Amino acid sequence: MLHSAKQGGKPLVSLSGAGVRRNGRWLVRGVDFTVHRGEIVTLIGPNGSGKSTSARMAIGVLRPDEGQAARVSGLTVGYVPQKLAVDWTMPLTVRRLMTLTSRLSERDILEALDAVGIAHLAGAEVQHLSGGEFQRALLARAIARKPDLLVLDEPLQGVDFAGEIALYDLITSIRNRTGCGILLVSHDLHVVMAETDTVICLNGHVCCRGTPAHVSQSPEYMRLFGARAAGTLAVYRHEHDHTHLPDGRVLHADGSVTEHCHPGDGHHDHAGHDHHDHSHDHDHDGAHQHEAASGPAHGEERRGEHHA
Ligand SMILES: Nc1ncnc2c1ncn2[C@@H]1O[C@H](COP(=O)(O)OP(=O)(O)OP(=O)(O)O)[C@@H](O)[C@H]1O
Repeated sequence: MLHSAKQGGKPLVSLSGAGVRRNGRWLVRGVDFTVHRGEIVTLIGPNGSGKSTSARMAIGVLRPDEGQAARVSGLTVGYVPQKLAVDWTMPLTVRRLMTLTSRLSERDILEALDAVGIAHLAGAEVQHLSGGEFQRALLARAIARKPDLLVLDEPLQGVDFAGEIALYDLITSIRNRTGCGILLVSHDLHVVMAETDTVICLNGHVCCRGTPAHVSQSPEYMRLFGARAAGTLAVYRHEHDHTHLPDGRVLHADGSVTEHCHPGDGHHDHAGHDHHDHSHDHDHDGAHQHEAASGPAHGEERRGEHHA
């Protein structure tokens, strides 16, 4: 593990003006962000907005077609991908899952499984794990490499709300214990870990960014999920000014349709605000916090993603 870089020092990874183009279309463009040691950065945005693409550029799995992706030398990355290419018809134990992509000693395996609370499942078949146990196994696999940077692409898939809180706690404790940087891709547009230092919202480019300082404190939220939940999750609310159509073109709030979107293309109300703290966009009242914290409302938020 790298010990030299400290938060505020040289970033572990940085993207500047980075974009990926495929089949004549920019999947994502003009992406700028950094992750330092000890920092938690969360990428949010609607489906297809370029979160995974940006995370993959950051760790070097994808090369940007414009702009730069830089990493400190000797960086070790622990990556939990959104999708895992595993043949589920083959028996696979948790122990074997851990060693599919890197050589690990039995001690490293057990230490990592212990850290995520599933040491007792080392010999269990992966297909028998619950959703939450499976996510923990993937997390164990990533942390067993003792990464400088932990990248979690939608780590809460298949995890219920109580499990979400437990996983967020776990991610925070890994950060606190090891000092690694964390890049999270959130499945949810509005709810992010309270410990997140920087939220970056993508919508084909960086739509806005800021700190999720306003943790939900509403009585309804507390009653539903308890004070513990309120201290763990934060609501980050804002609106987009354009939608990505299924064919890749972009529908803007003014009704115009263009091939691409870009912060400087004159169609974005918030163009030029990308580097500001969008505290004016955060929701501080309780009503939305309750809504955002309950699972089904997320889909509605996304469906309503026409954005003024
Ligand atoms: N190799 C590729 N070739 C062409 N298009 C691609 C490729 N990879 C991704 N895309 C497209 O790029 C866009 C961004 O994809 P990406 O996976 O980064 O989105 P995302 O924000 O992570 O979405 P989700 O929330 O649905 O996981 C999508 O429209 C996707 O279909």
